[in-house]
Amino acid sequence: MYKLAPSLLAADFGIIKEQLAKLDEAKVPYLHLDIMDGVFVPNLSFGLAVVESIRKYTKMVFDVHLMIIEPERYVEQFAKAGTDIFCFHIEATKDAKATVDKIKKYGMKAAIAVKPATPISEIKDLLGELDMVLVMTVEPGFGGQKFMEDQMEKVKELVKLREENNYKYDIEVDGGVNPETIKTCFASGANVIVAGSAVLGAKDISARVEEFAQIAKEYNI
Ligand SMILES: O=C(CO)[C@H](O)[C@H](O)COP(=O)(O)O
Ligand SMILES: [Co+2]
Repeated sequence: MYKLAPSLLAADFGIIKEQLAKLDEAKVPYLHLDIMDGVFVPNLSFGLAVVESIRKYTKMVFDVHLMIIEPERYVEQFAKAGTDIFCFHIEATKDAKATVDKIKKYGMKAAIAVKPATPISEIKDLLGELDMVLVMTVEPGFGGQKFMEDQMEKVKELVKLREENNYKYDIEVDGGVNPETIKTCFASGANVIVAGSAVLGAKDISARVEEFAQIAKEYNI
């Protein structure tokens, strides 16, 4: 089922309450929160205090994308801050299985992200336990980058593996998604769409959300 997850990274933090209200008005289901530590990726964003504070203003599902090393250190804190989906990078942890178990123990949905150079074979053994897989369509670290079309092979591979093994995960794409590139995402089988600049940078947020929803319908997603 199609879910849009606008990335807070593209929001104007000076008017964050208004921005959240606009997304709520547009009936957006997920909010994508990019947490960066300046080590796993060459950028810093925001952390637990921001997640906790905005949790009071919206009921959107919090899809937290952790671009930090050893994400297992923060599972409990992100659960307490109001995270619904805890998504960590396979490249950032030594024990992905233990991390998934810990996420579930704290009542959150578990998701794993893969960087553009990481093959799906790296997470193959865990696919049966995941609620979502995130295929990065840019190098993680910054919003506003160009969509990497070649990553669609991984989306298709995930669709195939899900069918063959009766797995249940959603397939999320993140980076450079706009009204054009969203089409190839749907055609390949992605159903959770992260979009930062294309949604929060749009003149009319509701119109952009509606435009994406129409395209999803055309692709039966
Ligand atoms: O994880 C991310 C960057 O590492 C962001 O979620 C992503 O870049 C969204 O921004 P945009 O839609 O503008 O590309
Ligand atoms: Co992200």
